[in-house]
Amino acid sequence: MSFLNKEICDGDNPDLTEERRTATFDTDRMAQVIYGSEKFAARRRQITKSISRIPALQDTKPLAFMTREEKITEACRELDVLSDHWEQLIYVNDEEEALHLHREVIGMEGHPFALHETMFIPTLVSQASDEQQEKWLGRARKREIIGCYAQTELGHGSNLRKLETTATYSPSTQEFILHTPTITALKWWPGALGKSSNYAIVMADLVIKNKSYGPHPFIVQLRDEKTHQPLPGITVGDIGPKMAFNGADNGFLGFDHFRIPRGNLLMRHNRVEPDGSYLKPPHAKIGYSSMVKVRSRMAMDQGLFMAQALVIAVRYSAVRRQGFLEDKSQEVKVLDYQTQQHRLFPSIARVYAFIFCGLETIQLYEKLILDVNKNGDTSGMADLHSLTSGLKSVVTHFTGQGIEQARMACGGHGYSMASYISEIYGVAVAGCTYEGENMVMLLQCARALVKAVELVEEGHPEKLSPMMAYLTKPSVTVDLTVGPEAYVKIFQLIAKKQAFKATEQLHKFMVAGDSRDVAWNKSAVELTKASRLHTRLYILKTFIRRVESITDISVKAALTDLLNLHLNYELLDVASYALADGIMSSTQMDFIKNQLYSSLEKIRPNAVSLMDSFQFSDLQLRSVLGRRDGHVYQNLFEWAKSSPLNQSEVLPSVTQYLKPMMEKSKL
Ligand SMILES: CC(C)(COP(=O)(O)OP(=O)(O)OC[C@H]1O[C@@H](n2cnc3c(N)ncnc32)[C@H](O)[C@@H]1OP(=O)(O)O)[C@@H](O)C(=O)NCCC(=O)NCCSC(=O)/C=C/CCCCCCCCCCCCC(=O)O
Ligand SMILES: Cc1cc2nc3c(=O)[nH]c(=O)nc-3n(C[C@H](O)[C@H](O)[C@H](O)COP(=O)(O)OP(=O)(O)OC[C@H]3O[C@@H](n4cnc5c(N)ncnc54)[C@H](O)[C@@H]3O)c2cc1C
Repeated sequence: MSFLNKEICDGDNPDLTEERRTATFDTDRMAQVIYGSEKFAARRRQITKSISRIPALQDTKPLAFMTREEKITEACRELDVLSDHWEQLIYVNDEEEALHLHREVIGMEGHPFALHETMFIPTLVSQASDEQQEKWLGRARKREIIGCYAQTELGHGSNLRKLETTATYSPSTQEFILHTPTITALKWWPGALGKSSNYAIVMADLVIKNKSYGPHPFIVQLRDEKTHQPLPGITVGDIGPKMAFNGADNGFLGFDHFRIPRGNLLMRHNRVEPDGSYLKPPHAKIGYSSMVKVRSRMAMDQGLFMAQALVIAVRYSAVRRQGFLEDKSQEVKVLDYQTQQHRLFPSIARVYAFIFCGLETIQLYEKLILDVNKNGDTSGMADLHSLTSGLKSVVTHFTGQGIEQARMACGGHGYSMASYISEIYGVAVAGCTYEGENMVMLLQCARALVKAVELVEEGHPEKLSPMMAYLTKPSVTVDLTVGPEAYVKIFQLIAKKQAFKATEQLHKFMVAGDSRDVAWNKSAVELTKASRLHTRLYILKTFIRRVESITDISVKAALTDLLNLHLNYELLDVASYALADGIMSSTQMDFIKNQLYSSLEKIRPNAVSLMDSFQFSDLQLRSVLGRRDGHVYQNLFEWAKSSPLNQSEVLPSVTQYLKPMMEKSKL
């Protein structure tokens, strides 16, 4: 039986068409704001079009019905097709275009080049000397070799100082001897390590003449370039299936006194001379730059994950009709329910806010690397580290929440893998853990905050970085009706109070005799709260700045509605702090609530177009519920029919067990 007849499915679902007609802005113009420039937004569209013309890149069997091995094979097949068309599809070496290509064709479930692009090449760029880049970077960029980033071990991920893998220098042979002394020293988790990579950046404790110098990056060949067999002295494999991200072969790795030449220590910023003398880097944490790089991308990447879930949920909500409002002759689109809007629209606002932050932090990282590599200027490192530590934690947490709300907003069909939301959720929430567990990173951000509060208390506010300047703002009474700046002022007061309270608590424990570390742990929950508020303030201010800079009037108006929703939703979400400290009155709270509800109504006509503006192709979305044409029911039925279980009427499990069991029961 097929309901996919031409009549029903010609053109888009009329409900979606109606939604697109009511939009007050042009989605191409909005895409320029989302993707940071007219040029890149246009390139994305062009790349999408080119992909659609390559038959070998069109969807084959739905991913949900594939085994893990099939997913990995399919990703590799697509990579192979991509590599045949690489130069005609994108500008070679353009990182953003390459990312878009991978996202669209291979999707988010991981692939053998995921870490090659995101960490292996960036580590070579930031840590390898010119000579070393000459040797490896070109080969990596041409994809003659596949690399990954092997840092985390079975026993340690968060506490890098306790990594156990050693790289002991032997002056007599001018080699480093890599060794895995214990089971907990096995590298564990690195993406694409298990089966795909033949090279890795390995973070190991540099040991010279029995002295440990802490984790340093080494480039290590893992497998024979011809046979792909692991080299003698190397044990490597896949760690098994995960909650999601199963197209990636996250792996384990052990070394048995494995020797590499001296020149394999990445030496842009530090050196080991042939005699074993060590030249220090200009900043102790410069070797951590690849993590900062990924963290600086995370607001953008997580924003895009949440955007995918919301495209699906919003389109579906405009097609799904259930229940009645005034008109009893036709059921309403579920998108018209206030609760549905409240469930989805604040997340739409966060998506835009996160993406705007991402555009900013990606640029900050690029600038930092230029400053460090060209001028040896490391002065921006501390600020970017604390900013991206807080941002990755806040953004991943809210993205997880937003995606889960999007799933629930799709009712039963959201729970089906046809929606693809469960996969998006599984991949996105990995971000709460990778690149630094969220609590650990919030506490890194708190270190900077506490230092700033201490500077203010010691009478040195002039030493504060611009991001911390709000810590000196005096308390004021604020009239919320004057606009965004009033919301910023209240948020600043809330964040400031919490930063001072947490620091005060820390100091109190220290005065009572606790060491700083113990006092820190006793204050940790309060400190993480301060970090979250500080980061949410940054997000809010970035959103305001970005909207102010938009020149297209209709795009600006639509985003102003979204910004207003964000301001009211965020302030309401932290209202308990404001009420407890007398920063806001209950009358102001009522005002915020009313503003929030009226923002939902204003955004409603633009909801579908706000999400269409991301211009995800159906290939990238991989969602039966979220397709652009909106023919949800017909497509769901077709999808279910393609389930392997439906390829025969009677399953072996029935003939082998259920039938005999029922027969036995008859006796
Ligand atoms: C920072 C630590 C927690 C502590 O480090 P430690 O060395 O012990 O530090 P201390 O001695 O305590 O000193 C702290 C001081 O040092 C300062 N500091 C620390 N780090 C930095 C830094 N980077 N820059 C500047 N300063 C720094 C700090 O501020 C302190 O200063 P002060 O004393 O207060 O003045 C450290 O242990 C740490 O970082 N831990 C976390 C470990 C971690 O993050 N590991 C990551 C491993 S790699 C990883 O996880 C990789 C994941 C891959 C993800 C895959 C991504 C791609 C996939 C997505 C899905 C596919 C997508 C397709 C679609 C798409 O692309 O969208
Ligand atoms: C999908 C995925 C991909 C990954 N890819 C890579 C990769 O490519 N390369 C790589 O090297 N690694 C990779 N990792 C590993 C990842 O970076 C680590 O898992 C991560 O840094 C967290 O470290 P952990 O596992 O040691 O967590 P733990 O530190 O063991 O965390 C457990 C708990 O302890 C708490 N905790 C730990 N320390 C503190 C502290 N100081 N204060 C307060 N609480 C604390 C945490 O908050 C958490 O609640 C990946 C992980 C995942 C899930």
